[in-house]
Amino acid sequence: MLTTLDHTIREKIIHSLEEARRTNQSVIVSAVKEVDAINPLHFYTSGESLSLGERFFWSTPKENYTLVGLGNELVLENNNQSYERFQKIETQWKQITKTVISHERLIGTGPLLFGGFSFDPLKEKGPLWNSFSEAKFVLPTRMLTVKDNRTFLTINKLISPNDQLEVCVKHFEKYTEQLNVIPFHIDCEKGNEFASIELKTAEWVEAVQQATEDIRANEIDKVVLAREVHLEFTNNINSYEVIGRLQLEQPTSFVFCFENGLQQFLGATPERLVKKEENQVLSTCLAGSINRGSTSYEDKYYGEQLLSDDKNLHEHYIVVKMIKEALESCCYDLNVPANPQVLKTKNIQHLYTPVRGFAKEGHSLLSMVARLHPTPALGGYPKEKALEKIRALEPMHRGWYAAPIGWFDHEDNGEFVVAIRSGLVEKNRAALFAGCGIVKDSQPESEYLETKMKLKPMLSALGGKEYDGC
Ligand SMILES: C=C(O[C@H]1C=CC=C(C(=O)O)[C@@H]1O)C(=O)O
Ligand SMILES: [Mg+2]
Repeated sequence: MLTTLDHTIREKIIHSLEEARRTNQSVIVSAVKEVDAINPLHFYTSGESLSLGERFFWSTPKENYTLVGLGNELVLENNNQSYERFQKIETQWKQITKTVISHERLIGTGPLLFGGFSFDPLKEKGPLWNSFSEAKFVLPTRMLTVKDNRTFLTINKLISPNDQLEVCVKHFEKYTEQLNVIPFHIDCEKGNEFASIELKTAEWVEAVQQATEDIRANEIDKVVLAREVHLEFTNNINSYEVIGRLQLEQPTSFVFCFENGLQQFLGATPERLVKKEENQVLSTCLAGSINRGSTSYEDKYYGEQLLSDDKNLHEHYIVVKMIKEALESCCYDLNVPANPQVLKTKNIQHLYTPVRGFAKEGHSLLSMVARLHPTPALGGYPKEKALEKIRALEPMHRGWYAAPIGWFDHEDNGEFVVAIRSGLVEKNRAALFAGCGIVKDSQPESEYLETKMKLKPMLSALGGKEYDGC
């Protein structure tokens, strides 16, 4: 059960304790309070002392909407190898939030889960991703929400039947009174030096060559192949510095960070998978790429070239077709523009088609995530064949790269992106990932250059300077 009552916290807790004892089931109590403006990155950093290893950061393009979580009040995870991994998370969350006594609240405040999924549970994890589950979501103990220049603090507590009233009350008092957020300045110029770099370029180029041959032999229409770059730095990597630089340098992307013990999985992705607010649904098709120009004239020229390039249009339309098919069965009034637009990020331009609709009764956000993942922008087409090809050809373990990451609440509002332009960081090491949609006209050399562009945002955010060697 869950309560977001408009009483004092003490009354809420008494009520929830009674409910927990009556039903013999834990109850989430969630207190939401509007507070003076706090810099989300300062809030994230303030969690280093109490919640290291249990933090998350999420901000939408142009920082319209930011969520920062500190501490895991509840963890839902599973290693299910089928589509059930999506469903299991939803079922457990529904069970715990079954009886909702909820008052008016702003979406994005109050009790919600943040987390993600692995790309392919059927591929073994590999050493890098060993501690990541196939699905893991957390209810934060403390969460900051910044939306429309307003700042909210949510404090959650899982109350079990045996809990003591005063201990529970203290939990809320402690976290509301002692915010301990100390402002500091992030030096975006200050760099971290690359000490060593490991690439597996030749193997990847070979895999792309093989994939194009398979596509030309009509085995498959499209497959996305990714490569990884391993970097070692002279100093430990500070996740808040990386997040800060990503926000500054990639204002048109979603910036995310999920801390899993000693590791942080973070990045700045331009690609939304699906967003649901009440019954409004928005998905985006993003595939097909070209570099930015060095002058505005050149930049515009490249953008126009992209809009009329057959190879990129083919790569893009495969995604549009699949997303349309996937959402048709669970949405009504689906709106799919006939032609793509260009979406520009700092380092790259993409073909972009937004898809809007309204969720039919009984179709949840996670059911849409399960249906969409992986879209042909990350997997290929047809889906199952593409996954088999990736397992066979790709010289890496994807872990959570290119998979859905995001949040959802007990009223089924939420948003998921695909975790590309990302990296897995631990101490002074980082593994970065970038992939390309391979179609019949793909050239391994130009696909390789495309992955270089896609690695730039993370390279720059990690090192604090442009780096061209990957
Ligand atoms: C798989 C990635 O990008 C996808 C998203 C946009 C454009 C893509 C492309 O043009 O190949 C990819 O499908 C990545 O950045 O690792
Ligand atoms: Mg491409």
